[in-house]
Amino acid sequence: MEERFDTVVIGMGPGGETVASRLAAAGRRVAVVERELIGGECGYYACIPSKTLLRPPEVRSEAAGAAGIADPGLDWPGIRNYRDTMVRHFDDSRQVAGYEEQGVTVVKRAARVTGRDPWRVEAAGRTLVAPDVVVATGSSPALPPLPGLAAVETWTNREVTALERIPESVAVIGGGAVAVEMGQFLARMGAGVELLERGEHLLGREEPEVGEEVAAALDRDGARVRTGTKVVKAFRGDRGLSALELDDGSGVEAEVVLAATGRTPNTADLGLEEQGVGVGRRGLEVDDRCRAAEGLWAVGDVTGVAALTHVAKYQGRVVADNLLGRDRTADYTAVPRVLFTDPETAAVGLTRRQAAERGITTASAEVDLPTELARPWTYSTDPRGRLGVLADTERRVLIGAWAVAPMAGEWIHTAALAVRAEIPLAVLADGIPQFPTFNEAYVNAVEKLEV
Ligand SMILES: Cc1cc2nc3c(=O)[nH]c(=O)nc-3n(C[C@H](O)[C@H](O)[C@H](O)COP(=O)(O)OP(=O)(O)OC[C@H]3O[C@@H](n4cnc5c(N)ncnc54)[C@H](O)[C@@H]3O)c2cc1C
Ligand SMILES: NC(=O)c1ccc[n+]([C@@H]2O[C@H](COP(=O)([O-])OP(=O)(O)OC[C@H]3O[C@@H](n4cnc5c(N)ncnc54)[C@H](O)[C@@H]3O)[C@@H](O)[C@H]2O)c1
Repeated sequence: MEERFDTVVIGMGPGGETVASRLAAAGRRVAVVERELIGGECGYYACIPSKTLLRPPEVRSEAAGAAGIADPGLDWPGIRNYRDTMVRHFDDSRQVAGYEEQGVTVVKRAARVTGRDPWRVEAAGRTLVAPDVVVATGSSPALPPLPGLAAVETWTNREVTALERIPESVAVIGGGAVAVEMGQFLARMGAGVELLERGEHLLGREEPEVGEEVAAALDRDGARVRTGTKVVKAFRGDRGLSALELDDGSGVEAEVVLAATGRTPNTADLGLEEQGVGVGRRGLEVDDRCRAAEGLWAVGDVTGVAALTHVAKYQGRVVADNLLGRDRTADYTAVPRVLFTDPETAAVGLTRRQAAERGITTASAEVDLPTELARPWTYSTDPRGRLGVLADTERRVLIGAWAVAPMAGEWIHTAALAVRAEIPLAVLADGIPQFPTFNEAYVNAVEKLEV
């Protein structure tokens, strides 16, 4: 039997949830299909557990830098139990009930698209028919093609965020977002950690200064960072440990190998190609309204735009508006990119290299926060932090910024707004930021720009 809806949403991570809840609130007939847990990778194996785990060691380190505070101890069972609460003990029954109360049909099984005009989605033996389908199926870890990897204890984001015990030692393949966040967490919890990044810098898509600052922070926490290194094979070592051989002939042994080498969009088995919808290596390509084909929309990691929850949610708002008759296009000029390391790394807009590739004439400036501001000193007896800004000298606006400093993930939003709203440099320089805050650094940085 066919069941008819206005919209079927496949995948209920943050992207799918945003679309479904907005359409349901507007009175549309909505069906959602989720093969695992409502809340998606973000809620159970990514953002939520990782940020929950990172916070206690961060508080401890902040306390160490504040005058007159005795060293607070870390209590792993307490940390683990709160992580378990935050991931709802892997139980989404309240979320299912919540959507059903709003009149949404919830199907907990894998979905497959089996027809179009109108779209037909099959799941759990049911056929859901709608003029519009939203694909919000997220992404999965992309394992490196490494001979022998299956023979060693290999973790991905799933195992590392759900860990029950801190391993003795971890070899992390990769030097991106997951590697630096979870590498720092593990090192701070007492594991021996070694990061193996093939690129020249950690966080290679950011300004090199960001990677350098994060490498220094990891070094302070006792983690070893090797860049420009290639892992050539994995094997079980003599003492039963996981062993990796590197291209310079050296080796690394660890209890666990953490593969943190990027993501693959979840498009396999969706049946899209059979319906004439092309799927690329980066995912399901969408236009600026997040439309992949007539009546077929996509949001989140599966689009390959940026593997970030706030981008998935933003695209969800864009799609919901379009489906509700409010024409809306997406603008990605000012997406914040924050890593919850200690200190936090934050960036927005273009890097110098990206600006040069686009032929933009730029000026950049940097502020060493403890040299120029009071806040780093009132915050910590061992103050650190840098802010960099990048301006378009013709348009006289900011086009990018980066910071590695306490709470940078909060105050990078000043730059995000400036980039998106094209606030003139003269207005930024004329700002009156509260004293003493980290936000004061923007006035110093903009005043230094040679424009
Ligand atoms: C360790 C880690 C930490 C992260 N931390 C952050 C962070 O702090 N901030 C941030 O912005 N981003 C973070 N991210 C990225 C963030 O997790 C993703 O960008 C986000 O989850 C994407 O949301 P989504 O809705 O596209 O997909 P997902 O959250 O991946 O959800 C997709 C859902 O679709 C379901 N699904 C897939 N295929 C089917 C099918 N055929 N049928 C039915 N259901 C299906 C899946 O089961 C899943 O529940 C982190 C990622 C990792 C790995
Ligand atoms: N705070 C956050 O917002 C946050 C936190 C974690 C993850 N994320 C998202 O999740 C995505 C996935 O994270 P990730 O860390 O898995 O991917 P990533 O793309 O951030 O980093 C992968 C890194 O692995 C390296 N690499 C790839 N293959 C390698 C190999 N064989 N040997 C050595 N190095 C190799 C790459 O050069 C790159 O530096 C991120 O891009 C980010 O969008 C966001």
